Amino acid sequence: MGRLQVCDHPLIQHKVTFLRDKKTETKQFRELVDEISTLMAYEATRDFPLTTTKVQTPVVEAEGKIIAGRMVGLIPILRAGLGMVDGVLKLLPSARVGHIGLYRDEETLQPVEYYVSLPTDVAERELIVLDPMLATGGSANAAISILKQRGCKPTKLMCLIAAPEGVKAVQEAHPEIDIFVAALDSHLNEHGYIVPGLGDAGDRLYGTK
Ligand SMILES: O=P(O)(O)OC[C@H]1O[C@H](OP(=O)(O)OP(=O)(O)O)[C@H](O)[C@@H]1O
Ligand SMILES: O=c1cc[nH]c(=O)[nH]1
Ligand SMILES: [Mg+2]
Repeated sequence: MGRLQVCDHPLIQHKVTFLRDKKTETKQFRELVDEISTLMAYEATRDFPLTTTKVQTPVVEAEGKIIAGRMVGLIPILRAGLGMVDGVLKLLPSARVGHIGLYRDEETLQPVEYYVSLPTDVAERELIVLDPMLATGGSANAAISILKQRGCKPTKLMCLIAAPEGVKAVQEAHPEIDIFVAALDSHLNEHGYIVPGLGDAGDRLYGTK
């Protein structure tokens, strides 16, 4: 079973509170998503293996550690996942980015696929799926399945806000995936929205409602 890690660093908790606030406007919302994503990337990369190298300091030759050639791919689920990309790229600047477009049918809550574009070497990369919201888990599960069908190795899912229902759904469908969240909320309401949540992440990021 993959891990569930709630990234509850005080800075993340502080920023999540402002993210939830309905008075937070689009510009600040976008900045907060970006900042929280960077802070979460720090946690999500903690298991990256290191190798030893030599470095010449102004004083002596010393031994140092560097990341052992990790090839990473970031897979945002459109639209809202796009808001997380730049924040993660700040720490992983050589990661490649692939896009999976899904929207959730408002009636059935089922994900509908409308776009897939992946880097050519995606199957050789360690993939991190990005989506701010994990509600029923339908969208995350669909994105992970799309990647697996193409021979890829998604290993991590990074979300800002998750409902227990979504975490359970991903753990059941894809037990090898490690899930990183900034907050684990109470439940889903009758419309499939996370409570307390933050509303519709895509609409708040792009000012579409
Ligand atoms: O876990 P689920 O029940 O599948 O819900 C979560 C999905 O819903 C939202 O996307 P939405 O359908 O609103 O699309 P958008 O990002 O274009 O707004 C969100 O960004 C997730 O992708
Ligand atoms: O609360 C929710 C649930 C799904 N998608 C969102 O953007 N918010
Ligand atoms: Mg949306």
